[in-house]
Amino acid sequence: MKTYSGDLIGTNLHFAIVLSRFNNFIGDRLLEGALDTLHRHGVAEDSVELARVPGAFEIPVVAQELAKTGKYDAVICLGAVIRGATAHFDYVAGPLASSLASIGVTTGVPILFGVLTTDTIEQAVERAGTKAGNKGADVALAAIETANVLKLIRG
Ligand SMILES: Nc1c(NC[C@H](O)[C@H](O)[C@H](O)CO)[nH]c(=O)[nH]c1=O
Ligand SMILES: CC(=O)[C@@H](O)COP(=O)(O)O
Repeated sequence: MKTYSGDLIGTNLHFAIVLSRFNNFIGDRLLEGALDTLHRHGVAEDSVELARVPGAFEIPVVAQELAKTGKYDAVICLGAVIRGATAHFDYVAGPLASSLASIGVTTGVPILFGVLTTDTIEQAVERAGTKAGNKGADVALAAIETANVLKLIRG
């Protein structure tokens, strides 16, 4: 049975990262994890470009524009949406995932969802390089694999 399976070699791949500044004490750790993973898998320093946005709510519009350039094999979105005292969390986190998924399907460019959506700061810290790993590193690896499987399919 013919199977398309992307490897984890990032040589010759190009990525854009969209990073929200909100909760940047977490976001910066996710960025570190993503960059470390990309470069350790062969992605060149000058093959990664970064766009910073104020908050997670602004990620989709920027991710879409980056994807539409056709310059990137994938767009990695990073940030941390941490629940507060109001329903605002639901209005930020809720549409974010569906918006990013839609951009990926519409543009044909993988949009990786590396935005933490947590109830507590502790949960975010655990997923930004401590006992629950680093979500930025996780999605960077997923970006390499997805980019490579698409290259196989598209020939
Ligand atoms: N509360 C968080 C936000 N809120 C800000 C929004 O993302 C947006 O920038 C604002 O509503 C203006 O449009 N953003 C995060 O990334 N994380 C949060 O926890
Ligand atoms: C995710 C948010 O928007 C949230 O952190 C904002 O906090 P609050 O609900 O207390 O205004």
